[in-house]
Amino acid sequence: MRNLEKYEGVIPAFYACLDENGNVDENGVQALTRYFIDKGVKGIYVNGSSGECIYLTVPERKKVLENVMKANDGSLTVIAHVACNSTEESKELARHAEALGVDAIASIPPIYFKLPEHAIAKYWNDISDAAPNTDFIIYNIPQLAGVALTPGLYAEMRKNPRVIGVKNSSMPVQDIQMFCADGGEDHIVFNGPDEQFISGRLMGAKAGIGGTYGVMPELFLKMDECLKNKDLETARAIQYDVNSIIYKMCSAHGNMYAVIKAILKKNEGLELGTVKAPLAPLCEADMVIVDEAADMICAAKKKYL
Ligand SMILES: CC(=O)N[C@H](C=O)[C@@H](O)[C@H](O)[C@H](O)CO
Ligand SMILES: CC(=O)C(=O)O
Repeated sequence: MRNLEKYEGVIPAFYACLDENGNVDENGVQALTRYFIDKGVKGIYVNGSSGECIYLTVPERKKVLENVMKANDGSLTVIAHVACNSTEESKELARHAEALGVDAIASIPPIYFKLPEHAIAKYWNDISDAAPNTDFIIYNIPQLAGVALTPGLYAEMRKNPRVIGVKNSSMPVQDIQMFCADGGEDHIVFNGPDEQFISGRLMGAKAGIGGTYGVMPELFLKMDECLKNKDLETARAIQYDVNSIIYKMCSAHGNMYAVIKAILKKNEGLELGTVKAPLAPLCEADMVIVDEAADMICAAKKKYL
């Protein structure tokens, strides 16, 4: 039986840290890594959706991971998302991630063409073969990727002993039950949608990986603690407040990650720049939303911590 304890708990998605010219900023990456160490989260998920992976070049993604690994003192479990649409580039990132000593790599399916399952399995296994000593996590996000992980494809993938589980970002929490049942004790399921963190956990996800954890890690850690103590009422109250914060952050003209980075600057003094084109940066009017969301986060922390 595998020991998957290092993956259990709260795993924020890491953000693309940029300088004023929109290039990956080594200092920003290292500062954000130290911030997560200080907050006491279990690990980080680097270069995923929230890391704007789809809009970063291969060298930029390498630079992010290299600086994460430089700043990590070993206390954070590191999962590197390595998928690009091309198998070759994904393999290059997988090799690079293994050489840097990450705990696991993860991958979405190939996007745009709706490929048959045998082609998706081949893509994932080719990537995994490029990091033969590293755990592999399947990233299921059908609403964005255009294809869903089916029980049949998951069964096929579990023939690869490096596959340790699924990061499930589909909206039905029921899917989490299905992947937990299919994978059994030797595999792990990560909750994807932050808006249903507690529901996913109750359905069997032993961990969560999320795009909004980073702007309010304390609130997710507190929900995690409430779940452990079976204090479901408080867990639900926090979840409701967290969801109001997420809706607020999604209401700007600019992209949610631009809002998040502006909040991290205001609340935590982190300089992470804006977002990569074609994601929209903030406009002047968005600053009201940034201020409101930042205040909501402070208020919720005061209420529950
Ligand atoms: C679709 C998407 O990006 N999902 C992320 C990962 O599962 C979530 O963490 C969201 O960022 C979060 O739930 C906010 O909507
Ligand atoms: C969890 C998430 O949002 C990501 O893939 O970065």
